[in-house]
Amino acid sequence: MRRTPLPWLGMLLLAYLLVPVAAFFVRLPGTDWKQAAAPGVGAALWLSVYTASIATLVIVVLGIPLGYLLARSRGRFAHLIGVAVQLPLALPPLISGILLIFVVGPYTRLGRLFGGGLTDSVTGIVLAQVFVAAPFLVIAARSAFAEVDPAAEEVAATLGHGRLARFARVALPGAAGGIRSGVLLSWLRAFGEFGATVVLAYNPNALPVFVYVQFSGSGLPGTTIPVLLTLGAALVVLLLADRRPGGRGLLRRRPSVLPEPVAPTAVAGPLLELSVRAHVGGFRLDVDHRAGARRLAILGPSGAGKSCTLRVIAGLLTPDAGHLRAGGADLLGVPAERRGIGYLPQDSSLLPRMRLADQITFGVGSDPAVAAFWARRLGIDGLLDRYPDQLSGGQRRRAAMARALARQPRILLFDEPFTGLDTPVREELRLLLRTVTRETGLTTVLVTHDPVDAAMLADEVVVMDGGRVLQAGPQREVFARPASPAVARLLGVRNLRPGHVRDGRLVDGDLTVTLAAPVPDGPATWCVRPEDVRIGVSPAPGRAPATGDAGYAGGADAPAVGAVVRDVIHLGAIAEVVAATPAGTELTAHVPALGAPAPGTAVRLTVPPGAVTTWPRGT
Ligand SMILES: Nc1ncnc2c1ncn2[C@@H]1O[C@H](COP(=O)(O)OP(=O)(O)OP(=O)(O)O)[C@@H](O)[C@H]1O
Repeated sequence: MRRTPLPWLGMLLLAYLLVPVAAFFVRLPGTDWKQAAAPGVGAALWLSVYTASIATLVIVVLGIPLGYLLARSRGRFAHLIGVAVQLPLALPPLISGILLIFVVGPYTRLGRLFGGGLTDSVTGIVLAQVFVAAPFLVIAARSAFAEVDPAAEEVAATLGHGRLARFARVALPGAAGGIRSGVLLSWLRAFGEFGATVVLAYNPNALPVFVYVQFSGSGLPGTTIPVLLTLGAALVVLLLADRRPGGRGLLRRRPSVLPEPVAPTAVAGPLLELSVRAHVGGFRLDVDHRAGARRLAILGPSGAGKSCTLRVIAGLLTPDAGHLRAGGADLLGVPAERRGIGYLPQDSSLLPRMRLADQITFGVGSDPAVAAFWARRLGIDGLLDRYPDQLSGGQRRRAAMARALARQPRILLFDEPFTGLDTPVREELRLLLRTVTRETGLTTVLVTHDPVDAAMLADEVVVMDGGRVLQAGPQREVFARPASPAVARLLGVRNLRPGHVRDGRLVDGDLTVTLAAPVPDGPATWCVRPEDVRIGVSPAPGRAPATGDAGYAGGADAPAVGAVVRDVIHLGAIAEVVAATPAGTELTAHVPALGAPAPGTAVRLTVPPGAVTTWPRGT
């Protein structure tokens, strides 16, 4: 490896930082302790510890909420406040002291109100310390709160926790490590504060002022003990501040026990009626749907507005106008914590420092016996003592589900519940969810971009794009008759092709299908599902069969067209066969895997008229 000067440069600075401390300790054995023990050092040390502790207490009470607000606020104003909070760090402490004189000095209103007691007093020392030390905690708290996933607080809201409880039980524990460092550093800064203190409160002497007075009077010997004490305090505080957070306590905790499982009382979820308009940033949501079934899926591409719709239902996004009814009762005026709606966001948002047993009983009004029922039903009852980072992705989803179900909600919302899971886990969880949603009678709304999820977990489908509903209705109907090519595309319909309708017949290259119902002439988009395309091997392999040779593959009702197999994809029991006609019309057909033709085989394709859907081009 080529040598670079970088380590040497770094080492030089490190030496410059440490050598003065080392030099102090080298000289320490030769200290004349009689001369060093200047009278008043104990009182000065006590005063500094005392005032720094009071100042830190004030900073904690006011600075943690400010750090939280800054972490959760957006926009220019919040940014400006964030910069302003750091001002005391940028100013020389002497200047900070002078600025404080303008507010608490003896001739100001405040100063007169307190009879001049805000300067040259213990209060003055505390005021100076708060001013210079507060930014350390506010900055640390803001960064620590910014690391706490806001989705965890939102979920806590849907679990019945009000604002203060969310702050105390979700945000504060999540940010505890960073806040602890901020508190310790603030204390240290307050303890060592000199510049602002000499201006605002020269008397009585806190330790740094005492050291200065000693140094001015008798030189270095009188400073030995204060320096020693200050170095000791700094070392202890820095070591405490650097301790890694996230420890789970030295004491072994007792195993979690839940009561005997009790099945929840059966409920019939309400039917939802949604008509809302909302703005989220520059995005406009305009959704209308009156559900005719309890199990609903919202399907659409990324950015369609699916999650926003779900958040409106959960009470986490307030629309500009409209209404939201559940079984006739209006929900829009009800805050999230009182809607009684279970909400599972894209990630499971479990709380990092909580064991599974506590997670699933975290909701307000959760019934531990019902939580135990769901833990068993969802197969996580053996993991009650685990923390979220000791669970797999699938187990975390199950835990989040049990947590929501333990409150016995009547409505349960799932936002992409299978994202990021391996295929077998996904399949297993999907089947479990299908069983649970069918047996509970709950109203469920599933957000997904996967048509298979919608087919398995919903009786009714709402297809969305661009913040609007493109089509809604019973799942089978929507899948069988997409209202437009866009919907067909979102439903994953294969064989979506351009064609032409002429005299009641669809023409696409050399494929002609007589349509079952009359359709206006003109350019069209058409589709047929792969499972409806029939395929048969040509009687004379290698010879391109004649177009329109009726009846070979599909029976007498539909004409067949010759084609050659381009590709075959085996998907377990079925195979996907891609075949193209001589004119280039390419269709995909699903056939039993056993007996699927090999690539290059000449085949005949039949498209039954009843299986074709057409739309005038441009819809
Ligand atoms: N907090 C926000 N601020 C600004 N824009 C937002 C915010 N949340 C969502 N959006 C925008 O609203 C639109 C819809 O977002 P939404 O999360 O509802 O989409 P989605 O259909 O759920 O997509 P995905 O499947 O990717 O989650 C997107 O364009 C997104 O960028």
